Amino acid sequence: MATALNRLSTNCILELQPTIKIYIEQRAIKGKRIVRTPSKPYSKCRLKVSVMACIQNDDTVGEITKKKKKNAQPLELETLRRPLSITDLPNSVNQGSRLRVAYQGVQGAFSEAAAEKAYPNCEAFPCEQFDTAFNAVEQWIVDRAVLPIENSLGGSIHRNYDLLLQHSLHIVGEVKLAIKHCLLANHGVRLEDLKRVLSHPQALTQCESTLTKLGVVREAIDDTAGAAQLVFVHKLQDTGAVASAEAARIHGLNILAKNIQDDSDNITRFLMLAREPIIPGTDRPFKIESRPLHKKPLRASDVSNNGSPKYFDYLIYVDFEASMADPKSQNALRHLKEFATFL
Ligand SMILES: O=C(O)C(=O)C[C@]1(C(=O)O)C=C[C@@H](O)C=C1
Repeated sequence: MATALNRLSTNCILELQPTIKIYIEQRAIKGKRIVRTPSKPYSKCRLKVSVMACIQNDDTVGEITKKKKKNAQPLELETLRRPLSITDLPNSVNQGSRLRVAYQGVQGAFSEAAAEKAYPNCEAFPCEQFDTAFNAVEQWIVDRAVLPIENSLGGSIHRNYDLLLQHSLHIVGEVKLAIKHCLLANHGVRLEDLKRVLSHPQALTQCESTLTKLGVVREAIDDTAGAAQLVFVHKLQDTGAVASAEAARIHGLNILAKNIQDDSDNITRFLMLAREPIIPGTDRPFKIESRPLHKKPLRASDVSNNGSPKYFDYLIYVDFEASMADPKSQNALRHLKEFATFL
């Protein structure tokens, strides 16, 4: 069993909530290969079990930094920061005093907005892939990474669950971002001209109904803003991109339609990752409790085989927020260790 623990800062003002929050992510592992199970919608995979949280505002938990003013200037293509690739890592060093925060994608990606929401005064650092962001933190090129972990419409971002296991970074907070997708195209291109739409696979999933109604071919790109950039750079006339209004501004595209996601309440949860854990004090009241799920026990059975048990091992990710310095948390984990083969 793998646990991902959020550890909260003592050197910032903590407002503790008695709210209980736990997320469970289940992955099948066959031999050493991780086999993906279908994503569960965010709301459906929440179970009430534990604990405490500190809040920066309604939807940011963890480290707290100061707010930054938004830059309203349009950006020239040449001025855009080139995303870090894996081969760049050894040649980059952290020279500035501002907190450097890695995210996946190019400027205008939702992950950049999440990084700026999590660390308002940061220098957001684009990375080509999720693992580049993990490596950039591990190699001291940046101080933090902010990466998506699940979305209320699209479900879990499995790649990042896998990377959390493969790397030894610590979750130091989380931030939730409302994702509002727009349909973008080059100026002069009309909705009826579009035959193809490019975007991040999660974004395409989140806009399933709109894109189906449009009858366009969908093509996956590394990130939403990258899709917008591609449409602009290649001056595509029959291809649009699903991305943010900010991506339209940065990459010089026209907004053909706003809010095209299947549900207006479309939220992505991002994790804030650091090299060091943040261990909060234990002097604040909080409660850990667990209840067995009588109606829906967590048992893997195979529906296609008369409900008989499945012969797979599963990785269950239990994500709870608590102080690791608190004896109650330590006891809870010690107890879990008694029957989990891997913790
Ligand atoms: O492509 C982007 O803009 C991203 O930040 C990535 C990402 C994701 O991985 O889920 C983040 C938020 C949205 O849910 C859509 C895409």
